[in-house]
Amino acid sequence: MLELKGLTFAYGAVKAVNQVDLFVEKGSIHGLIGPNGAGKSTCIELISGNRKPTAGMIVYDGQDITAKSISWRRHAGISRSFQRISVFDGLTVADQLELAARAVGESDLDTIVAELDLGNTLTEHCEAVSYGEQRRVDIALALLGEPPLVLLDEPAAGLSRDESLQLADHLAHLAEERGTTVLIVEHHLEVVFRICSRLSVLEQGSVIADGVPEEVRREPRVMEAYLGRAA
Ligand SMILES: Nc1ncnc2c1ncn2[C@@H]1O[C@H](COP(=O)(O)OP(=O)(O)OP(=O)(O)O)[C@@H](O)[C@H]1O
Repeated sequence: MLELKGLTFAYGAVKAVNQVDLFVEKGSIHGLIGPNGAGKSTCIELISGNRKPTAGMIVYDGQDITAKSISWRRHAGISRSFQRISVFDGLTVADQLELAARAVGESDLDTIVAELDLGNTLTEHCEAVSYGEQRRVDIALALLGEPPLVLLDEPAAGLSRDESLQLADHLAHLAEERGTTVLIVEHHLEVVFRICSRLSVLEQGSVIADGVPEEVRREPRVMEAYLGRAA
């Protein structure tokens, strides 16, 4: 579904992403984890097309998309969350979701609203709903139109443990129902271990471990770099 080959990106002298190889299997929820500054968000920006790599290749559905624009990638079905839920002031959640659904030809908005428990927020203005609800609207927007690949950068940031786990379950359920492949950057390790079928661990721009969660959890280098400290 998605393959990164030798992907590299530098901000000036800082090599944020260094020769990253990564394979995201179709239909999986793949976690990209690692300590602060490891290069996770930069990877998401490279895949979505917001930044261009200095070296390496991005292959999506068998096609080299490294030089493709953001809008090309969006049309090809690569969607991402934005952590902002309305581009127009004064819209209600329903307005925002319906507008976006129409734009991408989503026919099953009701299921997304129900699964993400957004029914009670529909008549509220986007800026008036709670932070947790905003996070869920953001995910709803990313899932509209049944994109084959959804990139989520810290969807549970700022949520309580219970809210995070609930969000993870809703997300996993929707992804499975709709056959969506998800690449998720997330600091809440409980969320990651609950829903991800594969994990890649970045440290200082390089992949230091890759595999099923139980394998990755046992890697001494991962424990040292990240899990050990968090556990
Ligand atoms: N706009 C920028 N300009 C310069 N350096 C940047 C910029 N954005 C990120 N960096 C640097 O690139 C490296 C990777 O950052 P990135 O945000 O991709 O890591 P991350 O793993 O997502 O971190 P976090 O978990 O803290 O969000 C870090 O050293 C960071 O300081």
